[in-house]
Amino acid sequence: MKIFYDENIPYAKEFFSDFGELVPFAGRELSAEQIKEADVLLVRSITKVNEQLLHLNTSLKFVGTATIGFDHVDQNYLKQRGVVFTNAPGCNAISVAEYVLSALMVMVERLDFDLKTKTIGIVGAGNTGTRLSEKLDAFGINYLLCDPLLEKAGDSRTFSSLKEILGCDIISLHVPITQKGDHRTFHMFDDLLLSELSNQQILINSCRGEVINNQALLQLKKSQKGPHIILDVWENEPNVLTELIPYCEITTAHIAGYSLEGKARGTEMLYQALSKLVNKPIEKQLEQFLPKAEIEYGNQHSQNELFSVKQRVFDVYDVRRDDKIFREQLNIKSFDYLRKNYPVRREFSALELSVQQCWPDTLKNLGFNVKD
Ligand SMILES: NC(=O)c1ccc[n+]([C@@H]2O[C@H](COP(=O)([O-])OP(=O)(O)OC[C@H]3O[C@@H](n4cnc5c(N)ncnc54)[C@H](O)[C@@H]3O)[C@@H](O)[C@H]2O)c1
Ligand SMILES: O=C(O)[C@H](O)[C@H](O)COP(=O)(O)O
Repeated sequence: MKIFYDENIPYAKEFFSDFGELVPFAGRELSAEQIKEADVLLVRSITKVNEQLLHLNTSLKFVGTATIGFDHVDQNYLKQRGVVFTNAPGCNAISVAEYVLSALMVMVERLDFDLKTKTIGIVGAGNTGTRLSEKLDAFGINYLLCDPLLEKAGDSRTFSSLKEILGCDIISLHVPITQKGDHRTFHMFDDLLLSELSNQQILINSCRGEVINNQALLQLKKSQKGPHIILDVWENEPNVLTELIPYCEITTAHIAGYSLEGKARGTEMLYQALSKLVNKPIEKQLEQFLPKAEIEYGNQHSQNELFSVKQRVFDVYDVRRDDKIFREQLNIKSFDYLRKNYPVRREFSALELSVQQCWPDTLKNLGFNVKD
């Protein structure tokens, strides 16, 4: 079996070497000629999987994307060809939720407000929106959920309208990109909707760049209006609207989901799906490959819950590291380079904390590994 895999899929060799011959490729450069003999294709979001890529191939049986999003895959075409397809739902949802939490802590420091007095509007209550809401619950922060599709499907949670979300202090976007239908998300935040937001609000986009009209956002910010902006994702990646960067509080290179655990979970999910397809027993698990985390644990403790949690969050992940890299290096290195060479980042669960430390229950509920 010939398995072609994106070179940016971690632990691909460890998981797939028993299946056959492994051939790595650069995600944006893959050609139809190159993969004409592939039996299995493992991609990330930057490879467009469609007829144009696959028309020379007659042997393909399985396509997997080690990502949550699958807007880069023409599923109808794969179905017609009888090729099995899977994505990795939820693989990096914790990572995205921790990115948002870290960004919120930065904004707490910068704007000096009490997070517990704020309400966060979560648009899209699927895997990432839900993980975020769980962390907000753990910390006692108010939030509203907006997801008309889940609401219609009978999800038992309480939902709010987009209009209600627009009144929240902080808005965090967690929807897939969709081009049509009643709930399409392409340019969901267009000039009209953006102009309804005040300069007291914070808007966070860590889902897909095209959910916000970036040009409209730039014009609004240029006129010194609009909310504080945190952008991990951009329209037209990798060619981002660099003019927008100085108007944002935090900017990163589509890495919200790039914790080591998040990326590696994606690989593990594809391994499980392929094993099932070829009737191979599941013999490998992610934990075998993940290194022990080397996280320097700060010694600031406080009876103040917000202060304590902020320190522990920054011990594991301070999004300012990635914002700095992005601002300083985007002109020198490419967007894709910054993503491919992303420094190791772990999830809260990688930090072992003693129960003796302040606010152990809050930290445990937030996902830290609190040992009795
Ligand atoms: N920045 C990153 O690194 C990163 C990481 C993971 C996922 N993502 C992106 O985030 C998206 C969401 O991820 P997920 O795992 O939560 O996906 P998901 O499919 O589990 O959840 C998405 C939710 O959005 C809802 N939705 C769709 N249209 C909506 C609308 N108009 N208004 C409100 N809700 C709507 C859906 O009903 C669904 O419940 C992914 O599709 C992917 O594009 C980005
Ligand atoms: O959809 C996803 O899972 C995320 O956007 C993910 O972080 C994409 O990563 P990429 O495939 O672009 O490396």
